[in-house]
Parts: sequence; structure tokens; C-alpha cells
Amino acid sequence: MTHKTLYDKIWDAHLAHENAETGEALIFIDLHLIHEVTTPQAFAGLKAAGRKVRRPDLTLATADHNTPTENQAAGLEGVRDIEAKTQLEMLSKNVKEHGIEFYPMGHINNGIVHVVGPEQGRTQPGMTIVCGDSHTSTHGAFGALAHGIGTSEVEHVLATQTLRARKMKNMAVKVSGQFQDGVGAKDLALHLISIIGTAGGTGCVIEFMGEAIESLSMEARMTLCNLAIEGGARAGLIAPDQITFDYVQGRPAAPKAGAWETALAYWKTLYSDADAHWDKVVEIRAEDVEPTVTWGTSPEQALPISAKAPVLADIKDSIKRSAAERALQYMGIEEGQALKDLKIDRVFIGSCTNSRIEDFRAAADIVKGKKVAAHVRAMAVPGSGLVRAQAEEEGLDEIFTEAGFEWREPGCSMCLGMNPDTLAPQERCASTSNRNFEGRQGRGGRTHLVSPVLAAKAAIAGVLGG
Ligand SMILES: CC(C)[C@H](C(=O)O)[C@@H](O)C(=O)O
Ligand code: SF4
Repeated sequence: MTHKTLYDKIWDAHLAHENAETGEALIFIDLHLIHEVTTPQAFAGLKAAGRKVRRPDLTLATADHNTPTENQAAGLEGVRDIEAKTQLEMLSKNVKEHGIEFYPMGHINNGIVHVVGPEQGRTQPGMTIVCGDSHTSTHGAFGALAHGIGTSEVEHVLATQTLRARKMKNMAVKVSGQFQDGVGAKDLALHLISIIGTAGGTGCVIEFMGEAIESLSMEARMTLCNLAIEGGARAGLIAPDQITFDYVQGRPAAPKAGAWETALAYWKTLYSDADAHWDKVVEIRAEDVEPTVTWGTSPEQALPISAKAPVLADIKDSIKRSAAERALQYMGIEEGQALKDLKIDRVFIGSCTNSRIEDFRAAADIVKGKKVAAHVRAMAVPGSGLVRAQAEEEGLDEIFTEAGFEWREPGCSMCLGMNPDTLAPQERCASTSNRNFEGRQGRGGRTHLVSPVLAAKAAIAGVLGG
């Protein structure tokens, strides 16, 4: 009988070396995901040192941040931004040189790195997964230890398939009960971050547990773990269960035949022991979570859609008050203004937070037979070619386009301003992405983070609270 958390178990199983005095450790990495933005320097460093990629078979590449989301058939010729094009070209060249599996723009398996790994079955319980990308926490939904790394670490992992790391702290977020109708993982994540703050999980791995978490689909679990990083934690985790196993089974890279039984037997040991030690515990009742939106320029500046924007005099903490003042000003919102009445200009359904098939089903359910408000420009951007194909098979694309949505090709798109999909200054957007910092979706753009359900309602109503 052990007294370990799930994180402790995965850490111990991957520890190659640990210096007991300094706490510095070397852990083995099972899967290294790479994309065009954080790899050019890493490959250049590798080349300068005359080294090869140690385990191309444990490395998977996709192009996502810089890719345009229309007319991808034109290939890289269609990428007008020189830096973006160079990064995409470098990735193609580097993966070829090192024999790494790559899904370039236009390939059916191409898409956002955190959508691609799980859907290919590359992401599996118990693994250690890294990527030069903070939202690698997404893969924790499978009970994998997954987090972002910096470019110099990308080079280290490419060269050695190990990572220099330090053990993090264990934090539990326990969610009891059941969600209200129309409320889900996105609302829970924003609600949680509004309580613990963007530094609440600093230095921790957050394991989400409890009845409400167990009832979540894999897509919803990915949404939740995706946002763990916005709560300050490097990684989110959910113990794998039958829902996880059913999702993985049969995917291209999932263990087959006899290997499946062996893997399953191991995966079933991946849970936190009843008497494991937690450094921090937060408890939430799912019933208390309401449809939630951000009103400011930090993910912690979130409130129920039924609420009013804060009144500055009511904020006791002076640092929070001045942050709120600046945020309200940037967002063009009056103190005490009803959030639901804010007129929106744009809607974005996409990003590694909410661009999976279930997200489009939920949004299409609302949009079906209705029209996007005349003053709103709305975009639906699938997270991968496979999500796009699945949605089209189900006729979801028609529901969106008939309503007046643009149905795009996969990529990070308007989640961040690294490709042609951006907000114009002062444009207000209901967005299913994960960051609402100043200028995140384009200079001067105003982002409200919402669930796909709220985004779809907002598109129709033309105001944030549709
Ligand atoms: C470009 C990349 C390094 C960045 C990240 O690490 O998260 C991006 O994906 C983001 O969401 O801001
Ligand atoms: S969709 Fe957004 S958050 Fe996710 S990897 Fe791309 S830019 Fe980062």
C-alpha cells in the first residue's frame, strides 16, 4: 500500500536520476510534441552541437500557430507573413532531416498540437508529455504528467529524451455534485481561477477529482486541464477511468491486441491513494458554478454572465482594484455595467481549449435554425482536420454556415495574433480560447473568455449574454 498521489506515481516511474541534496532530477519523457514557433532555435542548437534527435519515434510535429485558416490548399505560398512562413518552412525541413512524424498544414491529421496528440492516441495515461507550449497541460486529462517547456529545454529533450526537472507540489481541486444544465468544464475552470487567482496553483500540479469531474467527457476534461495553466499550475491531472480508456482504445497509436491488456492493467493503478498527502486542497460544489465569463484582461477577472462588472470602490485589495480599473478601461466597460448587455462584434469558437467535436456539437445545438446577429462576425475553427471532417460528416458545418458563421480550416487561429485571424482595435469578442491579456487576439482587441455554449448564444443575440 502506497501513500502517493497520481503525480507522485508518474514522477517516480519516470525518474532517471535525482540529486537528493539539490532536488534536481532527470526524468524520462515519453512523448515530445513540437510545433513551428518554439523549435527553430532548438534544432539550430542541436545542429551546432552536431547532435541528432535521440528518439524521433517519441516526437510528433504539427504546424498550428502560424497557419492561415482559409485556403490552406495554396500551401506555404499562401502564408504572407515572412516570419510565420520561415518558421513553417524550418519545421518542415527539420522534421525531414531528423525523421520525425509531421502533420503539415493541409494534412488531414494536422491541427493544434493539443488536439492532435490525443486524437491520434499518442497521448496515453501515465505518460510524461512535454511541448514548447504552455497549454501542454491539456494532456493531463488522460492522467499523463504533461506540461510546457522552454525552447532550451526543447533542445535538451530532442537531444536526450529526458528533462531536467524538480518535483512540484500536489494540489487537489475537489468538485462535488453535478453541474447545472448548460454549465461545464469551461465555466468550472474560469470559476476556479476567479477564486484561486492566476497564481493560485503556482509550483503545483493540480489534480481534479470528485463526482463532477468523473462525469465529464474526455473533451471536457481536456478543456479543464488546458486551463490549469491559467490558474498558475504547470500541469493539470485527472485520474484515468473507463471514459479515458474508451476514448484511447482503437486510436491509431493506441496499444493494440495483447499490449492493450498490459497497458490497461498499468493504467488502472494510476490514481491518488486515499491517504496521499496534499500540499493544498480547494473544494468546489458543481451546483455553485454558473455560466461564467471574463470581464477583464486576466483569466481571474471572471464572473457569472448574470453579474455586473465590478464597482471599484467595492474592491478592498488596492492592487486588485488598480488592476480592475485598468482592465475596465481597456475593455471599454463601465463599473457596474451588466455583463450580459455588452454588445459584441466578433465570436470565435476554437483554440486548444474548445475546438473538439463536442464543442462544435454544443454550439451547433444552439445555433441551429438561427442567424448570427447582423453586426457580428462569427468564426468556427476546428482544432484539427479530423475534427473538421467529423463535424462535416455530422452536418455541423452547414448549421454554422447557414447561420452566418465562417467555417474555417484548422489552426490556433484567433486564439492569438500570430496568423491572419485577429481582432481590430476595440473590437469586442466572445471567445472560447484561454487567454484574455491585452492585445492577445490583436492589438487593442477586447476578449471575453466563454464556453462554446455562451459563444454560440452571444453570436445569435449580438450581446455577451445571449
Ligand atoms: C507560442 C507558444 C509558445 C504559446 C504558449 O506557450 O502557450 C502559445 O501557444 C500561447 O497560447 O500563448
Ligand atoms: S490554440 Fe491558443 S493556447 Fe492553444 S496552443 Fe494555440 S495559441 Fe496556444
